[in-house]
Amino acid sequence: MEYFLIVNPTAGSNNGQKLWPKIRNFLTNHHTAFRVFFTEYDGHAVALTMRILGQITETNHPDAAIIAVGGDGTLHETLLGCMRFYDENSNNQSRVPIGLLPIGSGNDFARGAHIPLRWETALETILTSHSATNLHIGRFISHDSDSDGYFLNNFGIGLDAAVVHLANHSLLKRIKGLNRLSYLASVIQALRTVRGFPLTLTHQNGAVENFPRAFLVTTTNHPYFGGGINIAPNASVLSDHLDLVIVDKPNKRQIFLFTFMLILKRHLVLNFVHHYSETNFSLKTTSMRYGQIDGEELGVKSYMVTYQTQTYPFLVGRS
Ligand SMILES: Nc1ncnc2c1ncn2[C@@H]1O[C@H](COP(=O)(O)OP(=O)(O)OP(=O)(O)O)[C@@H](O)[C@H]1O
Repeated sequence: MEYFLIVNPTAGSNNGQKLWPKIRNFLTNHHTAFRVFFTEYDGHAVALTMRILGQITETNHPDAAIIAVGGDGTLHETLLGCMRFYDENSNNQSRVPIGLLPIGSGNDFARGAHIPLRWETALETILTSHSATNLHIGRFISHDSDSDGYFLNNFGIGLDAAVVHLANHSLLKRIKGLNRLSYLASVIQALRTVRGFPLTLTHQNGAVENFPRAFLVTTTNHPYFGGGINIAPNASVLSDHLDLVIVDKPNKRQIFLFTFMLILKRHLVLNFVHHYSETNFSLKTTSMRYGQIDGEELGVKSYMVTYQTQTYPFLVGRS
């Protein structure tokens, strides 16, 4: 097996840059064949992945894998590169599997897919994986913007997306070591400023449900969002279902109750929390709201989106 590593030097507050010499030594000590590519800008991993897959296909490489070395953003771009490559070159070739060394700040996909959070253990798991496992990933079709795409973690509208926006633009985030504090400050600010909005859900069976004061709307592929918050405890990357959690605009008492129940992983029983698990469904908003996909901002807009899942092979150490 030859491993094509895509390393984001900036992931996890420059963890990529700091850890690369150790990762390289680990690979060399294990007599592993590898090539390394460093990302140089936002979005670079998409182009690198497509170039790598082009080389692998051209040379008829018999046994190759792409390893994303970074956080959820790097993995998302790597997956996007794979999807675009195979969309453009659909000749029934077997797809090159993806592995992940989770060295980012949040690493929610690693948590959700039971990939070890220690990079050494994650790398050992990859090197000893004899076959890839097809994991489900989220697919969306945006009818509002005539576009489509994928998500490994979640697609959020409302509170979580406002938090992503505020955290990304927070001055605290620029100060090393204050990432967590910046996130907490953004949550508090978003709780105070985000308003409820009308949302229409069309279920997989065609039934329509209206939520006049939706507040947090998260479509998720596995349990975690926001760096380890267990928002949908039963969601699984092994299932072809996506979980949808809708929280109505809560009052102060309900915010405390929700937080307390979230810690206990019992929040889904609350009467202002709605939970669904379906193979496909659609969401529509009429007002402009923040959106986020795997932690990347979508800006402020209205949404008319259909959700479903698709599979991709990953090296996660089980078959
Ligand atoms: N050389 C680079 N300079 C600046 N940004 C980069 C570079 N290479 C990649 N990026 C961008 O860095 C962003 C963050 O990367 P990533 O999500 O992997 O790490 P993270 O944010 O620390 O982890 P997580 O998403 O798990 O919290 C990505 O959007 C990616 O496009």
